[in-house]
Amino acid sequence: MDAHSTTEAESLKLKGNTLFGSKDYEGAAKCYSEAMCLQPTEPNYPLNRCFAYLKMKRWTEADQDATVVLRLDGANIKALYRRAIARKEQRDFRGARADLFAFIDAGGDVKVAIEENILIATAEANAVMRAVDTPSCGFRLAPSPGRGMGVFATRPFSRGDLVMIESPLYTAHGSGVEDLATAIDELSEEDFERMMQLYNCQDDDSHSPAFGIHFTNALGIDSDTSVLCLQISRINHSCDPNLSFAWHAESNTARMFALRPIAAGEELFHSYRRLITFTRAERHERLAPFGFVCACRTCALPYLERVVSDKRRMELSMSWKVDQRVPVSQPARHVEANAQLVRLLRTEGLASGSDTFTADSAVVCLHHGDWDSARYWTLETYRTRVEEFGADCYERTIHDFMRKLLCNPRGLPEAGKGKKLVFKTRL
Ligand SMILES: C[S@@+](CC[C@H](N)C(=O)[O-])C[C@H]1O[C@@H](n2cnc3c(N)ncnc32)[C@H](O)[C@@H]1O
Repeated sequence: MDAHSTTEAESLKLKGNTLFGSKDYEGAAKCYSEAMCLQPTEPNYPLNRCFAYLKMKRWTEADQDATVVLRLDGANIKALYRRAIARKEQRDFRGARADLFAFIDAGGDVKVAIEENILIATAEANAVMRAVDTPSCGFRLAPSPGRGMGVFATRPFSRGDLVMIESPLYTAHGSGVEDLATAIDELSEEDFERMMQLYNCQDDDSHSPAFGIHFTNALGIDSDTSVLCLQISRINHSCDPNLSFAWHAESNTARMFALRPIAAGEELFHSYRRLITFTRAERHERLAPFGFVCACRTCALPYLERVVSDKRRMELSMSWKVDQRVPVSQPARHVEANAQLVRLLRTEGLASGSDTFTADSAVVCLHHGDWDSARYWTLETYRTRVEEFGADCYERTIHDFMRKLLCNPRGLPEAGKGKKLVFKTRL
């Protein structure tokens, strides 16, 4: 590049910036285009043009310009952020999320990423909600051999994609028969009829059919609250699920996220009663009232492999009870033990639940003033929760403590209170 074209390109950029400042985005984009012709390897010109395109809502061109920048400068945080916005607007929510995580990894402001991630999650929820009962809906209800009706993917999904979203037909507060009767009594005749179409695994004379249907299909939100959703109710159980269920209290919706890649045509499963860490015998005992014997991949393992699987799941189940883990008086061993449990989950093929262990490690590292390790484990936790519960899930992903842990960990009361340590463990 000769000095003349460099100067000319720079003055075009400055002219573009002035036009941008006066909101003439079209004129600004033209100047940046000319500068790009003179200096095609300079990332700032497509970066600026990308911004002008974002202002003009020309999302595809903005996306392309950000991609050009990232080809020249792979960790350009402004390009990652701008492309995330362009992708969100084009409904490439998966791509937008990936850009935001790359933005964080490249040193971008976590607070900014959290807020943008929430906007992406909201846009995705709206898009999935609008798609229900249209050809772009990603699932369909169909018979599932040996399991009655089931729900099947109609297109591929990746981990973290929102597959289903649904407002419940009713919410039952309290676990008594009267609480349930109150909720059902409030249904319109039409909704009651729709509810009565659902499967009833207690189809004997000992209960009112509505109670049997509630038992068969309702999802527990907490120990005292359950909801009934018409479409989600058709999802069958697996001890090796490909979906994670999350309740979004703010919008009163039940959501199902893909836990792993799902191919078009694959059946969708979630784990009833969060049974994944029980042994096969325990799972089958708890599933017996639903009137089926689970024959999922894990339940169908040959005897010796099943024994190993049971052992892993038992260990995980014990470890979720904090007091059973390596005591925090041995912090390095504690963090290593947590990492081992995450590895154990993966070996068992389970794609959920690691956040309990990573969040715990984040707090231990924070306590001992190892900011890099605390950041590493916090981001692991955040990423997992975004994928399994959604970026806008206040209860799991962005509650106050989590936000502080992500944005201002040193401001937390426990930060640096313990003996200064450096933790080597990583996944
Ligand atoms: C919430 S409903 C699921 C949808 C149901 N298959 C239907 O036809 O509407 C629960 C019932 O589905 C059946 N089911 C669920 N998971 C199953 C599985 N893994 N194997 C066999 N049956 C299953 C059982 O009859 C269970 O009581």
